[in-house]
Amino acid sequence: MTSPASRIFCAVDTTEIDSARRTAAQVNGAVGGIKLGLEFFIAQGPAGVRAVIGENGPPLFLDLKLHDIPNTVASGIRSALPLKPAFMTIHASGGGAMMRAAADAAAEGGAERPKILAVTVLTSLDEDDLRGVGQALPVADQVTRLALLAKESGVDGVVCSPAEVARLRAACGPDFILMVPGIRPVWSATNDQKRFMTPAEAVAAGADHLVIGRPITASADPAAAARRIVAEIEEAA
Ligand SMILES: O=C(O)c1cc(=O)[nH]c(=O)n1[C@@H]1O[C@H](COP(=O)(O)O)[C@@H](O)[C@H]1O
Repeated sequence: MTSPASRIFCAVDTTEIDSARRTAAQVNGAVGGIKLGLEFFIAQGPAGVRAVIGENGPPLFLDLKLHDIPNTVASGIRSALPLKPAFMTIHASGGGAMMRAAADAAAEGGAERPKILAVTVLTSLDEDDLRGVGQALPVADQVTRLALLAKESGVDGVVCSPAEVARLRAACGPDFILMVPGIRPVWSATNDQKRFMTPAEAVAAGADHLVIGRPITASADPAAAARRIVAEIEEAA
């Protein structure tokens, strides 16, 4: 069985190498891996990623949320292969051909290939926001439609909000990876997240992995915050 700690990717959202290294060191062993995203990658590039993760570091979730024409997204994935990320993200709304191209490019990494996850509807969006961009579907329907398209297109899983986990687990089967941000323990601030749940609720609903940033990184003691989250998941199991 997957241990609760190994399910957690700590979102290290910073532009600074020193700060990222410090957080990664603090949570080492208390979480399953480190997520580095756009703000870090744009500021520090591949060398910065290597400086944080090192040769035998924790599993890397490289969250660049690629969204472009298929050829460009495939090249972007290929360019990241030397960093050996465990997971990378693309936007499902880029379409089936784009997702297929990303999956094919990732396969070139062989046994160490990154698993490709498609972002469905961002957890910072609610129905009003979707209407604002011309989407009439309820959020859950839009997420399900994108997840099924992602599965058909050969990607490994999706990023979705906790609110959609149970529905996607039923629709996409047991092997489709559900990576779930929008996680808020009852004792932490909600910040800009709109569709969120506690860590234990998300795991009970069927999440494979949890992406947790500020509840851990903004804590005075990140390792203690991560351990508290793990304990809450274990107690609820
Ligand atoms: O792809 C993601 O990881 C992601 C997708 C999404 O819909 N919502 C979302 O919050 N995220 C990421 O998950 C992390 C959440 O961080 P916290 O809100 O600080 O826990 C951030 O790094 C976001 O970029």
